[in-house]
Amino acid sequence: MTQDEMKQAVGQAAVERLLPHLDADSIVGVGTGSTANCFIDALAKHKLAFDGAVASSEATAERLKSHGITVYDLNGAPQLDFYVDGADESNENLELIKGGGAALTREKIVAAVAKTFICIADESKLVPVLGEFPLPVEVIPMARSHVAREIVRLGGDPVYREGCITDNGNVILDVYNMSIVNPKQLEADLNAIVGVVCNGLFAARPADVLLLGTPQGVRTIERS
Ligand SMILES: O=C(CO)[C@H](O)[C@H](O)COP(=O)(O)O
Repeated sequence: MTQDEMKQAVGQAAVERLLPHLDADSIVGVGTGSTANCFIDALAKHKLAFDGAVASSEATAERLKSHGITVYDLNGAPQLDFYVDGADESNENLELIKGGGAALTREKIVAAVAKTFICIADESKLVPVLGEFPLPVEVIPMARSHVAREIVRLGGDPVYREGCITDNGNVILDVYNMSIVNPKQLEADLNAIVGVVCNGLFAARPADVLLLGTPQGVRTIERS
């Protein structure tokens, strides 16, 4: 099975997991990225089974709309039972690194609101320790140098993501060489730097379920 086929398999598996819980009033939270796109395409085949979606990025909103799925503002969505999204890395505790697609802030907001966060990924994303993937940090543009200096004090090597402006009008620093032994603590420490909008560690609110694509099929890991 190729990596693309694994992404399609987990997108389909997420839809199958959701379907029994959806009704005409359901609004689904939808993530961003190539794996989330597989989920959107699979979900669109069942668009009569639910009301609409909340999108974690402009790109996702466009893709949902192109399938004829209604996109709601999060503030107008009374309840979000599920959020489905990919990840750049996950550990066995379902703590994640996200933000490779620069949508981390809206992704974290939608994940925070949802009752259940289902992460979908191919097996390359499961790692023993987070941090091989550079950790994205969304930063207010005028604070970029200050935040970079503070991140160096925390032991990381921040690199400005050239040419990337987030949907919120901010910039991204990708942090290399961080030893992420305590994801929750690092998430809090980064958030405490003035000028940081959000960081890509999802440890305070990890995923609840990880659907992992493997050559043998979809493996399900539930957070204990
Ligand atoms: O966090 C994200 C976007 O901000 C994505 O979920 C993450 O980058 C994974 O993307 P893909 O499914 O394309 O590998």
